[in-house]
Amino acid sequence: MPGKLASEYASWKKLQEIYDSEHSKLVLKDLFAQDTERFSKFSREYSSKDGPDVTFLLDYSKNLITQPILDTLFSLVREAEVEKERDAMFSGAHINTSEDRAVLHVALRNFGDFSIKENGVDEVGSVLAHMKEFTEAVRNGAWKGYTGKTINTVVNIGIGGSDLGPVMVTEALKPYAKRDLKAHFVSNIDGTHLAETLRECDPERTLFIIASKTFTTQETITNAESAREWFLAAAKDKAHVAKHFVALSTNTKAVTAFGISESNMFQFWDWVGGRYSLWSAIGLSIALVIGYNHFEELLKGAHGMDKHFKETPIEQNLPVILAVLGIWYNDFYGAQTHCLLPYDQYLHKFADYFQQGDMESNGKSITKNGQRVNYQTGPIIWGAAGTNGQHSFYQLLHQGTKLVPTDFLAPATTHNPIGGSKHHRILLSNFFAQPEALAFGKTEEQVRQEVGEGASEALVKSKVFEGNRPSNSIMFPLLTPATLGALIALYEHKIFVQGVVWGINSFDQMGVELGKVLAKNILAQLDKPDDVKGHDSSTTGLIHYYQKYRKE
Ligand SMILES: O=P(O)(O)OC[C@H]1O[C@H](O)[C@@H](O)[C@@H](O)[C@@H]1O
Repeated sequence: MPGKLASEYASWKKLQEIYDSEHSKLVLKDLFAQDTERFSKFSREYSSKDGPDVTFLLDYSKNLITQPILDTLFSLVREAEVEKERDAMFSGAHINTSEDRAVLHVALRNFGDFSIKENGVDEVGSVLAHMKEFTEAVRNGAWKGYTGKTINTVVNIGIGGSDLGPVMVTEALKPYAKRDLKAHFVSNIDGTHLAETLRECDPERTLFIIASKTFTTQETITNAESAREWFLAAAKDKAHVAKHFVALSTNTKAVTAFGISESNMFQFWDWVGGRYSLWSAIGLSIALVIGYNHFEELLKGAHGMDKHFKETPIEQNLPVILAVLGIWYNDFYGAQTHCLLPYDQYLHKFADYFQQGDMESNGKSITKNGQRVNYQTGPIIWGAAGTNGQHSFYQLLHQGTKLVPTDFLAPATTHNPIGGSKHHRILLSNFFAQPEALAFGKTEEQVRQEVGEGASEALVKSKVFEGNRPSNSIMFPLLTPATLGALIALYEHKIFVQGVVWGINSFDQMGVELGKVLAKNILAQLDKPDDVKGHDSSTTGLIHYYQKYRKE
């Protein structure tokens, strides 16, 4: 039942018993040796039923599980009524209870399959049409700047969900990009971010996209105001702002107060969470860079995964499978983190993106019913594009004291087959080798044979790889817009399933508020040491140090 403590479910208790009595026997080397069918039992191929072709393989055989463990994890999902909650989400029920909102990113990419009732859902099509018309005009040069020149640079000003999705996707889909349209993303309030970006912009040819769901976010509004000042220093006349500034927001009043007319505003709705918003008007920079048709493919790819999630029985449901494996490590093995390792340079922002997607969604400790959880919720998400990580943090993955469950992702074919795909074959050999090394390790005996007699015991021990470190591998033919859409949706729904099992609200973000309030108070005290009041001695000391050394 949504909001119930997960630890009260019978299957949770059973999982604890299984863990206590069996975990020392769960050794991947043995599990594979005992069952030659393990890969075919614990891997699944996804294929989209309609829409653009999407297919990928999820291999979850290198996990510390047996069929009975998996079955108990699926029972947990049933006991937590995940399917009921999923259907409630898809119907438009207000499952974001603390904010009394629906959660309908699936409505942004619904191509007629789901009937959803909520205010604004019937406007999705007209906003997409507006995005299509606008992006085509900018890309084909019909949209002109204030001196009659075409746009060659877009600057998305936004932060959090109004930044990370567009950044990640435009990077991931660069092979589809219009190369003569440069895209920049300014998020940080640090003036350096805007200043360094503006150095590369020509006011006559730059389009600023002010992306903010609330249109009250301090960083975004301050950056937008400074960008407008920079623009007006060249353009002089405020009337020219209309040709160079557009807004993506739910807040029409604040957008028009900023000086952007409603006709240059792309709407979305309160049922789109920031970290689930790249499918909405927030994706305008994506559509500008890769073209509207590719943006639509991205949506369709995600929609295919939505249908899979909505219609597939639990045992074959890929987001559910990923979710329960995560719960197994997080709550029974005590793993603190989850690592995302795409072997694709284009996906180098994937982990950054899901840091917000997962940690802002499931980094909660109070259930929907207001109880403090007595188990771990959302993991720390981190990662990097392969093979870079291998030369930095993989040491800890292989031989450190922590259990780090990992997801490896890779395309079978590269967009850049330089040297007859020589690079790609080397990349993939690493993608295959790392999960193998993590799972099966290297025994003391093997090391002894290698180092020969006379090697010190310490040296021998230091070269042993214990193995038994779990991972998932996801492989797809090529990173296309639709494939990316499906992969993002796969992880979104994984996060959803985990949130329901843990009984928390994955769709609010109260934890970002306190710091904002304190910063506002401190900002008003920064000028004079005498104004610094009401803080602990550490905070006061830090502010005084700043006041001693600051230069305007
Ligand atoms: O789009 P906005 O309203 O500017 O919010 C930007 C970000 O602000 C906060 O940090 C959170 O609420 C995030 O979820 C959000 O993505």
